[in-house]
Amino acid sequence: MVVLLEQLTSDFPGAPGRQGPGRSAFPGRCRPGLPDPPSPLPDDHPGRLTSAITAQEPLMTATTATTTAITVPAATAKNLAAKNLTEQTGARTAEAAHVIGDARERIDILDDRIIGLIQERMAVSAVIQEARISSGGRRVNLAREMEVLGRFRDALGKPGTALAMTMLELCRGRI
Ligand SMILES: O=C(O)C(=O)C[C@]1(C(=O)O)C=C[C@@H](O)C=C1
Repeated sequence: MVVLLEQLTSDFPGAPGRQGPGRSAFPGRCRPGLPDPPSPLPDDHPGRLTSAITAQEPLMTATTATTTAITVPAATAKNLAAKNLTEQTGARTAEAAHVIGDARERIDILDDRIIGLIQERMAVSAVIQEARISSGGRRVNLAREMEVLGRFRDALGKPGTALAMTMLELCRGRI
């Protein structure tokens, strides 16, 4: 037998017990971040009582938390975990779900780095623009922007141009 702890809290983002990055309720390295899975309990299970409380108190604050111990057979717990993994990833097998979960973790790390690099680029671009403007020049230098767009197009094709345009907009604002 396995004891599952079902913690119900406010829907407020970041509230204790809420699903989200770094709050995996599942075994393995797969990362959640997708909508909360449906309750694993049958409708007539006593553990569903807490769900009813949530429904009756939609304005519960982030400080309100209820923890209920539910005892289920180990096999059931394992099946529920596998079901959640496949629901979160769209995979049809636990093996594929783990591959996807691991790869998503790597993507999140890459995205964090990309965001950090873009922010760094914005700061460097601001230095250039401030120097140009305070010397009496204009914020925008179209010839340079063409060079930037060309580099992204050469590396990534047409979507690269769109990406560079968005990046330039982030760096110098809309023109
Ligand atoms: O290279 C410049 O001159 C910049 O001002 C930087 C930058 C950029 O972010 O790449 C920003 C605005 C200009 O229109 C051109 C390029």
